Amino acid sequence: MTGETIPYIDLEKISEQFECNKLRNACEKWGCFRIINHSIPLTLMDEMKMVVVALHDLPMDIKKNNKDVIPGSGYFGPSVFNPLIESVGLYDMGSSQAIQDFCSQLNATPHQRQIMETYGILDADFEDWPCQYRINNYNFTSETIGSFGASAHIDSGFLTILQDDENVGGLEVMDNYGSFVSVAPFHGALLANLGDIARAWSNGRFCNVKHRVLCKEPTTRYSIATFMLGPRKGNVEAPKELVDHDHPLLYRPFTYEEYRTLRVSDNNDRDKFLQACEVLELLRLV
Ligand SMILES: O=C(O)CCC(=O)C(=O)O
Ligand SMILES: [Fe+2]
Repeated sequence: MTGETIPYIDLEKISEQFECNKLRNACEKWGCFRIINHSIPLTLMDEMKMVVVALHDLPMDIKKNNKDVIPGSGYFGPSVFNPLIESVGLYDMGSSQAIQDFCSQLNATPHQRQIMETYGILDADFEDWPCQYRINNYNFTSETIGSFGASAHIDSGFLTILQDDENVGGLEVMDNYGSFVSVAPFHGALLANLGDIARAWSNGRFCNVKHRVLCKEPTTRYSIATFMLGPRKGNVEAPKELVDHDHPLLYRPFTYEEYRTLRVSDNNDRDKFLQACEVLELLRLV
């Protein structure tokens, strides 16, 4: 253990050079940082949490109505490798039809729908990138302490914004030295994780952080992940400013869909999908 904790980025100061350098360093060294002083009201985060609890209180039969839109986007339940996690998902938050389908599959009330839409609007507009929501529920008991709620994995997209549980810890991220570091709960803060697309786009400069969730206490843990995946159209390709003699192009240009197909076909079930995988190696040039 190195004893280091993950960086904090203050969004109110992001126009200042110091904070900007901290952000860049966090992306390069950690691929992960806490976001404080963001513009999402605490009341909205708390209301969203209540919606999440209510949706997970639904009978499993109803949750199973939440079907995949793209592979792996819908409901998945406890499995052999990840027996403690259950999750519903929405792809993509920018489509009112997709929200409509999600809400009717889960019998969401107009109020719940409104909360989800308000929560989603804050990020669904980014460069017309599709955003995927995953609403996770970890069923932790005294018997499961020490086992994994989510096995170690790297997210596929560019950026994941996570509202992790404000009370229940267990999330761990891998540091520069290969040790897992706990992320302490922080009510009102968000967590940003960079995934494989960020690593490819940055020509290998940004870290695609490996992370996992460990059961530490016998209580239900909830989290809401917003995955900003990748461009809907066009290639993921490093900008020319990031490619030079000392930094040759590491990955061939590819579409997010191509990446996703590789990841899903290489990992033909959910358990494998959640594990760290080496799809980027298949796209590597040097
Ligand atoms: O539950 C968490 O805190 C992490 C969830 C996660 O890593 C994911 O959904 O990809
Ligand atoms: Fe993740």
